[in-house]
Amino acid sequence: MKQQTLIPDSGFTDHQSPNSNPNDGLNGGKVTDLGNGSDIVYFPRFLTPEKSWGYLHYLNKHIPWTRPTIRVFGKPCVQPRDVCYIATEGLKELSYSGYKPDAHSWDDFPPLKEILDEVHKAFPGSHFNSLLLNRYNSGNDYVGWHADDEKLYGDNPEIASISFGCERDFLLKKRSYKKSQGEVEGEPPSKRLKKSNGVEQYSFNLKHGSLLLMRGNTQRDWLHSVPKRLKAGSTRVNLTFRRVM
Ligand SMILES: O=C(O)CCC(=O)C(=O)O
Ligand SMILES: [Fe+2]
Repeated sequence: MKQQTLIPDSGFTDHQSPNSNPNDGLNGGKVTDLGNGSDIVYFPRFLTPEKSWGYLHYLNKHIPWTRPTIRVFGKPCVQPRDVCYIATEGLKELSYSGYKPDAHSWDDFPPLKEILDEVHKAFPGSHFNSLLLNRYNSGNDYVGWHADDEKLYGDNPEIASISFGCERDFLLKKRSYKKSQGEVEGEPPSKRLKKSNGVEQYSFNLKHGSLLLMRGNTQRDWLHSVPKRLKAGSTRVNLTFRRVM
């Protein structure tokens, strides 16, 4: 049985979207069922390209980006991308890899509030209250395999990820301690790869203005990454909206 999630499938699937074309997902979300109550909904054109360029320029210029030192297996490591954290006042503090980012206020960044409103409108019933921003200045910047499974997000966190600028690959692979959950039905809008080592992996090429939603058991059962791509020549900014419980 499919796990119940906060955000329903309805409203943004192709067949219900007024301008939808079943082939390109225009204005529509395509669901990729990862099995066992995990799925991804991908909206290639969540925001128009024009609006998205405006946001990219704004974020590049006005966000107080930092490149903190975190700890990986106990060793200090400079994070291989710029980051910033925005959160509603009074929430539990975020801490990952030995790093506690300062929480900036939504009020200082009106365009981010505007995007948050768009996300809430698109997903009635959602209550995102924090945002982790990432900036990849070149194809050398990346995020390694991880899951956003910190306790403060609860058991089945829904994470809405919006991308601006340079297209990059977003990969998902099943956590290795989990057994394969069997076949996935239908044609996903992503490349489904079965690696020679038997690891099931998915790849989404995240477009300028796109939104990718991870939900259900995705953080429990899957890892995701944005690997280095030496041919990626320009800046990409990514916003991940989360709900601290
Ligand atoms: O840049 C992305 O698309 C993913 C970022 C991410 O996984 C994170 O911030 O946790
Ligand atoms: Fe993540």
